[in-house]
Amino acid sequence: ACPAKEVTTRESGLRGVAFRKLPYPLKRLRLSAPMAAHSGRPHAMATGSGSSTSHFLVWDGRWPHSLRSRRLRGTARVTRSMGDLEIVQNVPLKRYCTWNIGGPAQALAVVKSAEDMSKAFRWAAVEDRPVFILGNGSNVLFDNRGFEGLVILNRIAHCEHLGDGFFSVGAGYPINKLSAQLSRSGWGGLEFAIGIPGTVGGAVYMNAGAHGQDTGGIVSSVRYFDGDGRLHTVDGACLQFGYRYSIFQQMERPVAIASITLSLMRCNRARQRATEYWRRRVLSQPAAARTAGCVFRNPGGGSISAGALIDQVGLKGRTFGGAAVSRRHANFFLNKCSCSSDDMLRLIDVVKREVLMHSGVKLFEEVVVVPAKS
Ligand SMILES: NC(=O)C1=CN([C@@H]2O[C@H](COP(=O)(O)OP(=O)(O)OC[C@H]3O[C@@H](n4cnc5c(N)ncnc54)[C@H](OP(=O)(O)O)[C@@H]3O)[C@@H](O)[C@H]2O)C=CC1
Ligand SMILES: C=C(O[C@H]1[C@H](O)[C@@H](CO)O[C@H](OP(=O)(O)OP(=O)(O)OC[C@H]2O[C@@H](n3ccc(=O)[nH]c3=O)[C@H](O)[C@@H]2O)[C@@H]1NC(C)=O)C(=O)O
Repeated sequence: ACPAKEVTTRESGLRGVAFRKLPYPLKRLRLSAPMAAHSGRPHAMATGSGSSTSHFLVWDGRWPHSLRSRRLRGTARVTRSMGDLEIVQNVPLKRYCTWNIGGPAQALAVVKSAEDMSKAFRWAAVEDRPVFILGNGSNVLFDNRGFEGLVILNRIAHCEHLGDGFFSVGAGYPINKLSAQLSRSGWGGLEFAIGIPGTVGGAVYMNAGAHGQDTGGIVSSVRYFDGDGRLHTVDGACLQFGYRYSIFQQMERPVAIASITLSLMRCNRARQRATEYWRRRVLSQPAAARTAGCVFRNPGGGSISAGALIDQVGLKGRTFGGAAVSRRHANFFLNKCSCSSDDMLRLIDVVKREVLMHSGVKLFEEVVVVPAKS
């Protein structure tokens, strides 16, 4: 049987985990002094305890304030000014994804402003570590061995009405919350996102969609960091949005979307529509279970339901280890109990093979599989 702790979601938080569960040493790193120019090393780069010149502090038994915060684990809020960027080592990634699967990240930075984002990129460059940008982890599969690099947790979460239906939103703002707030206030265009567990940044990157609408349709412009930590602004029309596609997926080095300007229209029926979409979602999808949304993209550029194909082959309820195909919607796979990344990958493989054999359709993952080493 599942131990109670496994059943709790990310709401259970990191604090208790720190002392009861972590078998590995924890270090708290702090980037305090202004970093040197991006090509150079920050001065006093020494790690370890006892060094008076060190800017990296050894774990002192308390979580950095950012990690102690309940808000960190996915709920929205307006950015609070925080002093220095803190980077924490050996953080279990299962706490930061909706599948609740994944070993420790070598390092994790919680980023709440564009300035922090730039610092985090420079730190990774100086330390020569690969970077992975994480929103709400609702579309990722982390490896059980963790991730050897820096995970940047995007929590840039402001939201401001600029006037005339233009809204500037931080990439870490939860899209579900934004959808509810805007449709309640009579703004139309984002109702489709009600119930989508990701962030606005993740939704732009993936061009999240539902009920025949998608994120790309309301993006006016995007501010993002390139792999060198330089900030750019690009017009929404240049992002080549397609079914679950944006140009960001094509860029060679990781880019971090920092903020987005959305363009919405006044709509009297927005609230009613959002309520109806919510009802449909709850009826057709396992909303409360540990899933990562749809596992596969819909074939035919989104025109054929991968869920319906999997269902027709009779794979609902099929399990592998702790992974199972949902009985409610066949394109949702559940972490039933202590599921490992290997269990999930094996189940994905089995389903792909059987659908190909029975219906001749090749399925492609929508979820992003993150290898331990890049
Ligand atoms: N339609 C639906 O019902 C559902 C849809 N979803 C989809 O999953 C998406 C997941 O969102 P979320 O949980 O926030 O994302 P995740 O944390 O799951 O990350 C998914 C991918 O998005 C990229 N990403 C996330 N945030 C940023 C950012 N600020 N800048 C650049 N890249 C970013 C990451 O890119 P990289 O690899 O470069 O690090 C990563 O590969 C949603 O947009 C939605 O499309 C999920 C569940 C249900
Ligand atoms: C969940 C995601 O997005 C979802 C989005 O929420 C919904 C709602 O608009 O439409 C897509 O699913 P979908 O194509 O399966 O849409 P649904 O409306 O659930 O189903 C379409 C049809 O397939 C049938 N169906 C679906 C699942 C199933 O197990 N069996 C089945 O027969 C349904 O009865 C319906 O007739 C998106 N999936 C993809 C991969 O594009 C996601 O991207 O993670």
